Amino acid sequence: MSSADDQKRASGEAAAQLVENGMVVGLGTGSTAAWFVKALAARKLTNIKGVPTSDATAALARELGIPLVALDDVKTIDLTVDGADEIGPGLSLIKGGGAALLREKLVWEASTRCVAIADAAKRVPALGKFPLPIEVVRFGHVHTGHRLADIAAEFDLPPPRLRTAERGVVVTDGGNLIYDMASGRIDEPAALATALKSVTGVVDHGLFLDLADEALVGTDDGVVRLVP
Ligand SMILES: O=C(CO)[C@H](O)[C@H](O)COP(=O)(O)O
Repeated sequence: MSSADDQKRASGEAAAQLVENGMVVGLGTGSTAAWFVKALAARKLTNIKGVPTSDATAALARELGIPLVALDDVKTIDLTVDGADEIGPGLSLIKGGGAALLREKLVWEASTRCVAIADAAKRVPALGKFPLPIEVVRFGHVHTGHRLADIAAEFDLPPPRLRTAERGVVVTDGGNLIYDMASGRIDEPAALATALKSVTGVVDHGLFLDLADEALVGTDDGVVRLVP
């Protein structure tokens, strides 16, 4: 049986084969995306440019010699490859476990083709086992948290919790905070996405709906390609 890390690596390596010379490539964030970045660098393609979705990915890409450009320096991105916390029906995704969801979504939305890469455990029959990350501005975030709790109650979900780590409150690359909404099961992701975006203090959330064009999932039997 292959380990989760073997599967992540295999999916990242398969995705690196999709990149062609001259492409502008969105570089995702997380351990699976890091395998993709490493495999991409190893191909030594000339004339590619990477658009990183986080400071961590930018640092890795720089170290490996992948030339980088800012999102605003390109018109479109040819291909974005990124990890996912959950892959649900129709390639609906939860992302943001690595707190990079805002830059990730901006890069995905600017891309012609988006490929999610993951290990097999990320596939779920319904989204929600993984807590849904919600990025909020710092100012008044406690009040925003109350609004989020109201929305959660409407969807029969428990109140979201401010994300903390060993060093205290987690702050995103953009200087925002993350609330995680643990649910068990999100029955109406589109309705929840709309409700969350209606809250003034919410910058964005980790529901990536209708964004993935395909997924490459590492399994015990090799990499499986999924389409919506
Ligand atoms: O959305 C993300 C970061 O914000 C990651 O892509 C997601 O958390 C998956 O991470 P990993 O590949 O390490 O399992």
